[in-house]
Amino acid sequence: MENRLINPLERQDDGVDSNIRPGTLAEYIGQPVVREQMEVFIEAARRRQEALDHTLIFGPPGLGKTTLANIIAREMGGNLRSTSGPVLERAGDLAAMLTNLEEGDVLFIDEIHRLSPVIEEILYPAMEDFQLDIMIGEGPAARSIKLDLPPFTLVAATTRAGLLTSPLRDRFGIVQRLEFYNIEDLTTIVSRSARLMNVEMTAEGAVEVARRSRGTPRIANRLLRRVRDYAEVKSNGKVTGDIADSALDMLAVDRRGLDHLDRRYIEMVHARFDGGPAGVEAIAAAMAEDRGTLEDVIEPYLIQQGYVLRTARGRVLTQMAIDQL
Ligand SMILES: Nc1ncnc2c1ncn2[C@@H]1O[C@H](COP(=O)(O)OP(=O)(O)OP(=O)(O)O)[C@@H](O)[C@H]1O
Ligand SMILES: [Mg+2]
Repeated sequence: MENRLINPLERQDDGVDSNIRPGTLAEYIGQPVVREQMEVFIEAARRRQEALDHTLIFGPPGLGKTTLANIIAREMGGNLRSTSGPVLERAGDLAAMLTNLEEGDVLFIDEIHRLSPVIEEILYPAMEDFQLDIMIGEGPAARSIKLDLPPFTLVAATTRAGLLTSPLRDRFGIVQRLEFYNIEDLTTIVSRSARLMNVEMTAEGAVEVARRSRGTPRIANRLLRRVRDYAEVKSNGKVTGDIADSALDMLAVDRRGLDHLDRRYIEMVHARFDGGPAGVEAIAAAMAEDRGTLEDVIEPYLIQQGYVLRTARGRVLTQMAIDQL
């Protein structure tokens, strides 16, 4: 059964999250490589008083892509204008956004892999030469107009980097890949969120929540809220290791933080393919999921955690995965 508590794709409570979402690079926990690089690139651009190079951020859901885009805008001192691939339907939609930009602004396009080819064509000269080049009107009355745009930074996010066309990809000067968070970093995130939410929590309580969060800050914060409810109702509000443990058991959160897709994947490869090797296409077909979701959302965590191996002949379950069943 689907447990939405641990579904990284479920963004519903990101809204209530605004006061715990980190606002500066210094508050952005984990991702040491990304943080160090962005510190340098941002500082350099600032000193030259130039717009930061266009930046592509990719990685599984809930790891902090939107958060990082917000931080970039803030650290660069520009406004953030947000939109997303599927929202930009017509050329005019993008043109309106571009012409509203001021120097140093960040245009954030989420789900950039879902951009239509027409929009993508408009983006190329905008990214490369800060030029807007569009056709207005139709038929004989149509004319093309060219406008200069102020220097801006395009920050784009995607869970599906493999779906980007190479001309688009090549136009990003900076490409950052977000990784799953280790328990230590997640523990820091949970403790910080607890502090900001005025939740009294022991170190053991934070570790317990971190451990079951599928390497994902979004899940960690969501579990923290539910554990807080439990501590308030069943105890004195203080989240200890024991309280967190009982709360998460009551909520039926998997002890290793696997979600239902992870478990279905493991069960499927075990039952239908005898533990593998199995081709990714065949597994996707058996699960009735698309291959991209498997490769970009489900498998990265299972591989990183050592449940699945990616071999030349296909995916293979490890003993650890079989022990899970
Ligand atoms: N490095 C971090 N340190 C602390 N908290 C973080 C960090 N990254 C993300 N978070 C928390 O996790 C939540 C989810 O992050 P965010 O919305 O940026 O994920 P996303 O990668 O954009 O996900 P999606 O692919 O669904 O758009 C944020 O609201 C924030 O509170
Ligand atoms: Mg996002």
